[in-house]
Amino acid sequence: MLRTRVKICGTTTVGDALLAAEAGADAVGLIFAPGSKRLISAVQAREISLALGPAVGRVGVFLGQEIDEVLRLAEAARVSAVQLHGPLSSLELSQVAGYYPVLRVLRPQDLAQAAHLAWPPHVTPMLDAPQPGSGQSLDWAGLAPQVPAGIWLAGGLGPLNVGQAMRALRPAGVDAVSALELRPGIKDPDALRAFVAAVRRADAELA
Ligand SMILES: O=C(O)c1ccccc1N[C@@H]1O[C@H](COP(=O)(O)O)[C@@H](O)[C@H]1O
Repeated sequence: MLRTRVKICGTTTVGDALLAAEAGADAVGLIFAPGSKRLISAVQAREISLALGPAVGRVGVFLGQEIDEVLRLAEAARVSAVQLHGPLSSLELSQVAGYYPVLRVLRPQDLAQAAHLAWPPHVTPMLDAPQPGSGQSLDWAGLAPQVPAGIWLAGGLGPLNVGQAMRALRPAGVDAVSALELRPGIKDPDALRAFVAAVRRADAELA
């Protein structure tokens, strides 16, 4: 059966990371983007990475940062993958992908141009809303003709709409933050568990 990967982003505490793991998440997101309401230090992130053990992914999230900074923070935090938002040359993308698997974030307006790109090895595209972490959702059905197979999906996903998004786009992975919080950086355990359960229900339905 198809098993859509689930990433719980904006995790800032060991307790919330373990909650995500226990709920069945495949990965947590650790946000290093300057100005984010869920910003975490490399030291806090490393604590989470070590506490999660070997089986749960830790994705470092970056926006518009220099490659040297991305690699330095990723190493210090012991992440297992990175997620890159913002402008980036194909050379820079390949450089980072030489060290970490990359989720390369595209906005809806990038899809047409991205259709002509050959992704470097170890890069997976991810579709997100223009303002990452804002809880804004996308017109999934309208975007479907432009969305390549194997893409990951973010943008306003939560327990109540992730099934609809999965039916429209069949993403390989889904990612959420705003809809799973009590307040920025602090998870709502009920919403988090309901999100993972909704993904698994949709997987079973789409099998
Ligand atoms: O959440 C943030 O603060 C953030 C800041 C900078 C880059 C990415 C950020 N989060 C990413 O936003 C999407 C989904 O957010 P939402 O569910 O719509 O609130 C996800 O990819 C996060 O990794």
